Amino acid sequence: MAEKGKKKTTDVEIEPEFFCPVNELAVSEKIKDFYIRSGITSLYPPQSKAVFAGLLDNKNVMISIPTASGKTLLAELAMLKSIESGGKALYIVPLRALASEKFRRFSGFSELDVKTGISTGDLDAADEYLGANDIIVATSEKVDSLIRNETRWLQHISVVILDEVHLINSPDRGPTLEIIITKLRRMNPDMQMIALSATIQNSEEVAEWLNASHVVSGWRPTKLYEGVYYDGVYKAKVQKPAFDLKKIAKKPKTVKKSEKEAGKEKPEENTHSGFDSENGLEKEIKQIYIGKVPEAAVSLVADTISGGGQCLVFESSRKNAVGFAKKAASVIFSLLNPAEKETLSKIATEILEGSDTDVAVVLANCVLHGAAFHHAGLSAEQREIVETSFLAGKIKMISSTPTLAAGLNLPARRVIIRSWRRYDSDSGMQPIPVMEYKQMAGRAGRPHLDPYGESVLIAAKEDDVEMLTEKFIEAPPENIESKLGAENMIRTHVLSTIANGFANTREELLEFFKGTFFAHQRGLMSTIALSTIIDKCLDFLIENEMSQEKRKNINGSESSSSSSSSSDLGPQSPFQTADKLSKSYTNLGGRSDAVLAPTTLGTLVSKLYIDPLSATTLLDGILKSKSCGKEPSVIGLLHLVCKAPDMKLLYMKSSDYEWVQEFIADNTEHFISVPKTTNPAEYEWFMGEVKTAVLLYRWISEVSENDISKEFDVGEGDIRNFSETASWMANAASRLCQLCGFKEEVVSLSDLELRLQYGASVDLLSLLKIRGIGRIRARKLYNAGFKSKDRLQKSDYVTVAGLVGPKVAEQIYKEIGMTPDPEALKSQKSRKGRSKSLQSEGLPAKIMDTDLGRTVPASASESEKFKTETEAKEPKRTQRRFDEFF
Ligand SMILES: Nc1ncnc2c1ncn2[C@@H]1O[C@H](COP(=O)(O)OP(=O)(O)OP(=O)(O)O)[C@@H](O)[C@H]1O
Repeated sequence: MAEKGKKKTTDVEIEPEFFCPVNELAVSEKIKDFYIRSGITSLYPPQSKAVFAGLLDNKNVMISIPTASGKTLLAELAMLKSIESGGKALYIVPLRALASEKFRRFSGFSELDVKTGISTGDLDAADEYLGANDIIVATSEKVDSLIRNETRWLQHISVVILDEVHLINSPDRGPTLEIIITKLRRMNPDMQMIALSATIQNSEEVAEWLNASHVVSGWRPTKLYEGVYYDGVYKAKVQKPAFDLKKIAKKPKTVKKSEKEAGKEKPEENTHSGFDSENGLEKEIKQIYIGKVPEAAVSLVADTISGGGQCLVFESSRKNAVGFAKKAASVIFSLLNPAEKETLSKIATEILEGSDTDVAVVLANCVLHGAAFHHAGLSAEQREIVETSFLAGKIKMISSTPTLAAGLNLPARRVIIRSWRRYDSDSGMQPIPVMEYKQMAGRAGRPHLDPYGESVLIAAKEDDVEMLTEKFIEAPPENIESKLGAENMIRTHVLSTIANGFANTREELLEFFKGTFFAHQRGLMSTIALSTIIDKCLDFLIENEMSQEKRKNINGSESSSSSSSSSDLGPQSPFQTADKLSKSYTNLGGRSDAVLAPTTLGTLVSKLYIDPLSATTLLDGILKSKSCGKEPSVIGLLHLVCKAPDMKLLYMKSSDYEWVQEFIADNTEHFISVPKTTNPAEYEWFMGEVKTAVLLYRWISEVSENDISKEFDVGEGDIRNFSETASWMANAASRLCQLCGFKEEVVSLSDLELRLQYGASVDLLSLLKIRGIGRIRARKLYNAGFKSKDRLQKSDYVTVAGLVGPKVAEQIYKEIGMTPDPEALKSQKSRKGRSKSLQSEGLPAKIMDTDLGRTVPASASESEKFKTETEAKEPKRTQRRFDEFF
């Protein structure tokens, strides 16, 4: 067992079939009872291994075990044990969707008097109120921002769970994950760290970095067959055979009960025809023809559903995911019974009630047939409906982009990886990484949800069968590699490291970065690379007045080496050195004669959680427009927001060039700066910024989400993502202007922030400031003459309730300090009851398949006619001219 401070990690070896009984664990009786009552009476062998490695003894443990082998339970035990001893747990996940899933699960600990909170809100808030919880679930970005905002409860964290730690390998998320791990370790060296990962090749390296015991295992509770389908035959292997649960003496007895409670009877294991539990299986699949050709994936889906299972199909793009759901829909529908069809029609109605976009209509249509698609372009509500309906066994198949591969516990008997290549802008179509394949395959056969799992790769020709087997099924997953070594990744972390007092000199900065996985992995070589990048970042920060380097003179006084003078910005310049920051965080103390300190600007930028380059871009833009003596227009500000590197941009398609160029030509005077066309790369980038700014303009002009979706070929989820990030940038710009004393800009940017948040025109601003009023309700109230809070205060309750519904009306009245007349309240409630019962049937008579431009019957009998082969037509683009936007 490894102890903290010891360099060498230990790979824990115990009897492979040891199922540690829960009642022998070193936790309280209360915790043991809790699990035994829920049907978990013994730990799986890899879990037992982790306990032996010190999981319950406050030891750091790196756990690299297969998908579905119960990593979450290990995290739970470590957290509950630590909380029992008066500690607090932080559970770090890569995605918001996973945070919600874990939050829901851990909320069940209220039975044990353990409180759980979730921190996914604004990235510049300290969320001190969450300190009242015992477990806090947060994404890595949120934890980074909490550290920057010096959230006090972080110092009381006794155990940190690093879920999906292999994402250190991700170019987007990895660097932040590494940095927060490094910071948390410095803040509290006694903190226990539990790192959870799928099987990766170099997990030992991560364990060494974390000074952790290394638990590695190939054991899986349900058998996972991994194979290839070709020409009507599926041939599969069992990579690492699971133990036969029936043969194991300490098999949990109550498992079946929990399965029944979940509405699932567990079929007998290995009764499926064609199984050869020793060597894998070979199975003929009935081929289904679409037109004159057999459709492999549709045949596999139909085969799974006929056998009582559900299917996940992974596609390489959103378009393919939607296309396959449509293609498989009618076949799936033919396998459903009337009760299932009835249930599905209710789910389809729910989707349509939440949104009227074309995407929602296509999704509802697919769901009506038992199929669904899932990608980041769907709204959070749509994704949730799809996931929960699949989990409940109602939707039979989801075709998804890889978004579903990470960590969600879904009941897929069979996973079909339809596209094993993905487009890469540098190198064209490339095979997906083995690690990603394993994550996808691992969604199949989840304990308690399915008796076994099958993953299927589809071979286009006979030769591909061997190639796919070697490339994916038999191949070891890749090593994970730190992605921290780039200037644009480190810049923001150099600033926050100085701003939070983790380093006060260049040497200390280097020392800090030597604690990262990047340095651990690269060894001595990293020192040179890191010091060069750190110097570059520091030069940038000093030049842009976010940090100062003060040299101590012989007499002890300080002289600043900040390259530009704060007086450049006029008399009310905010850029003075910040007061000494509270040293609540670890401070190594100066070792050099040159002391680094953040300026007020640097401190603000760090807390705002924006890239320092975004800050300079926003400030430069504002200063430039000020120097021209005119206030920037809304489209000018939107473009500025899109220029910030934190903002994700829309891609330019070949059909975009003409209208974007025309738009730029018509509106040149509104842009704060326009690059020269002689610099094609820069101009191309500029066009992407303009295209994105135009989308945002449409959004804040109350253009419907459906129209925006069609016009820009994006999903509702994308519109929300763009508007959310733009709103965050507008907020950052407004706070920067506040610091500079630019009052007019503060007002216009704050208004823009609110408009972006809600997708609303300027006339709705007054109403949007009242809690409970969004863009639709604000528009209804505005059009009825209630244009402001004052006007609402003079309204009569019945009229307002008639417009927004009694519940919201009540809430609005509370917000504006009014009390509705009790008689009016009563009459409204009875009216609502009546209308609800009239609508209770819920099933729309017809829903439009707008992709096909024709109506699809919602009634079960006619639905087989639903055909899906047509591609979406190129949306007719309205010409964007100046008048349309201002
Ligand atoms: N010892 C156990 N006995 C019975 N069921 C268990 C045990 N441990 C975990 N489970 C159940 O196994 C299922 C899979 O667990 P979990 O989701 O934690 O796996 P995982 O290793 O995190 O998977 P992945 O990496 O694929 O997300 C859950 O339903 C969980 O409740």
